[in-house]
Amino acid sequence: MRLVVVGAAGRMGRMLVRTVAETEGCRLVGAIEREGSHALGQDAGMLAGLAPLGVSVTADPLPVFAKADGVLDFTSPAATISFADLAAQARIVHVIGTTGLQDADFTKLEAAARHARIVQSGNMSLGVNLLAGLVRKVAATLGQDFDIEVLEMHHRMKVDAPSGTALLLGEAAAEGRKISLKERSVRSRDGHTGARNPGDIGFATLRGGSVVGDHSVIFAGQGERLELSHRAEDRSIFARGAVKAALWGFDKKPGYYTMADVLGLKDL
Ligand SMILES: NC(=O)C1=CN([C@@H]2O[C@H](COP(=O)(O)OP(=O)(O)OC[C@H]3O[C@@H](n4cnc5c(N)ncnc54)[C@H](OP(=O)(O)O)[C@@H]3O)[C@@H](O)[C@H]2O)C=CC1
Ligand SMILES: O=C(O)C1=N[C@H](C(=O)O)C[C@H](O)C1
Repeated sequence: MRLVVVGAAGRMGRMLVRTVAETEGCRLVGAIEREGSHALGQDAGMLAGLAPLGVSVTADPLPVFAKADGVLDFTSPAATISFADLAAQARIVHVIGTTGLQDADFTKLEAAARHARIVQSGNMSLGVNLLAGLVRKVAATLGQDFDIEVLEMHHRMKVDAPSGTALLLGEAAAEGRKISLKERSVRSRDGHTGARNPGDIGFATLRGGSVVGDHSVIFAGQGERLELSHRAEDRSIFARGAVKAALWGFDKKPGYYTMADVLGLKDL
């Protein structure tokens, strides 16, 4: 499968280039960064710490998408929305790991997915997607007297909060409880907040150092507490998931898919 990495000089971009290079059946055919980036003109392999791959980083996605089967996109919401249009025009699989997407962005992606194959997830790892299934089940099993809180910690460079994973896990908890996350989520607390409302789903965000991604969903009851956690030790778990998603999407019909589809965890 011929793959393009957009945001190729980023933390995930460089990991994706390495993962594509080492995955049988995949070949890197393009690497994109924005106009003005220090990475333009550099070999994507060398940028990722590999031997040269013969693929120069460019700021012009159109000709690159035209010769590809899929694009791996871990960039920013604005960039992802513009790449979605181009990927749909080129009829290639668009794997989206970018987080911080807002409702209006999802609406645009769902529109693009009428003609394109989009696989989008706030977390591409097997562990987190399995965890989401477990959270859904536990939330459905325990009653409202167990308060649900989602705690996450990431490296100091992360720009969005709560993390895409925290929201994915919150959504799984809300589905289990059969409530709307939008209506019941509490994303920050400060000052005299009053007592916790029963049924709310709370989020707490920590940032610091080089933490790749830690997430816990806490079910706090009267006299006991159940905690389900995932610790990402290495970004390769996300990159391997993204490449797997691209390969999976190769022969699929246009549509909006998630990692639960890719990993066969839909019914968990
Ligand atoms: N779903 C998942 O499993 C995971 C998702 N993520 C998400 O992926 C995203 C990227 O994370 P990370 O790699 O750490 O961030 P980085 O900032 O290291 O990388 C993002 C890269 O995208 C580039 N970029 C931004 N806009 C454009 C554009 N218009 N055209 C081309 N390139 C562009 C940036 O360039 P510049 O620096 O010039 O802006 C940068 O090189 C985040 O949203 C993060 O939350 C991360 C890990 C796992
Ligand atoms: O920005 C990151 O680094 C990560 N972002 C994703 C998120 O927002 O959940 C996934 C992972 O936790 C790393």
